[in-house]
Amino acid sequence: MSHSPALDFQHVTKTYPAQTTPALRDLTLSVPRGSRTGIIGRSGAGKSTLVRLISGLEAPTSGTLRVNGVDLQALSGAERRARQARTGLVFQHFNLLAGRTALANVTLPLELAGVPRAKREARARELLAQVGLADHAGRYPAQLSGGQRQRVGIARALASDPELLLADEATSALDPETSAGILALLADLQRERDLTLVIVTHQMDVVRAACTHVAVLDHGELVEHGEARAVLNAPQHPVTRALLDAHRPAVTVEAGERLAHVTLPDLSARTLTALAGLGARVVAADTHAQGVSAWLALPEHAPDPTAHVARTAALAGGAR
Ligand SMILES: Nc1ncnc2c1ncn2[C@@H]1O[C@H](COP(=O)(O)OP(=O)(O)OP(=O)(O)O)[C@@H](O)[C@H]1O
Repeated sequence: MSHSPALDFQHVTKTYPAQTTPALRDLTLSVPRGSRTGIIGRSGAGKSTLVRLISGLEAPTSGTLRVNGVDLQALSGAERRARQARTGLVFQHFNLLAGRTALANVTLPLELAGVPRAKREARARELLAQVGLADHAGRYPAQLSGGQRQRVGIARALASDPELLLADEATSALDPETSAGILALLADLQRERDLTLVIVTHQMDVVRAACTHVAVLDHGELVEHGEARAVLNAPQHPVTRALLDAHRPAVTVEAGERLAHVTLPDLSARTLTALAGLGARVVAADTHAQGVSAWLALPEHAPDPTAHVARTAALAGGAR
């Protein structure tokens, strides 16, 4: 069982009562343990339905879903609730209780699990420190910024020591800078705790900033999936391309040029010189934990710019 995927969907179909069209159709998908997987799709693609299935709030109409090797539907009510607690949920609108302090919001799941007060408070303080809020334990949600509220939400999701952290549009309500901080925090926590992170989003930027793998849904069907880098660099499905194009910068390229999205190691003079050697220029760039996400304008038939930058760096390294 230890080698089973974090999520194993086998021909999962979900049709809501009184509906004729399934919200998810014949979904077969495996999410590797220890991955940071983005599940992306446009409105109505079936993302929320997927979240409800993973968190056990809904059951598949047909097919099976195993979460860390366990089919929730095969369990009794009490066993299922115990398993559900092993999935931490992070919500778009944080879902904090307004009348409780940050600390009391984080202790809540531990309280429900019957953990004694002193122990749960110590644990909650530890978690608040991990999300950078050691000094905010006594504040109420109204006294926190959006990003801080989401950090409390993340600390609460970690309280029951989950194997899987499921973030549902966790950064959609935040400005770009705050979002970047939250995504970096989620990625760090995933690495430190060796858990599986599933990020449900409609924004390709989120996948680019934080994910190792991606699955693209459209109209309830899986249309493309794989390692994030491969899918982002060479999207195969028109829906994936459309999601990528949503972030295409509004610049006009010259005749004989095209726009391309690349991930660069940095924006150093060496990188820029290597790009210039191809006739490529950076028209938009965004720095994040895994490098620089950049849009280039480059000659129509220029070779692969990322390979060229890597080769130039290797040559410079060899000459040192
Ligand atoms: N409780 C429900 N009862 C009936 N139909 C539903 C229910 N929830 C969702 N649907 C339908 O299932 C389909 C998928 O919806 P879902 O909410 O999963 O998509 P989504 O990708 O999360 O969309 P959004 O990004 O807009 O929230 C839609 O056609 C929707 O109308």
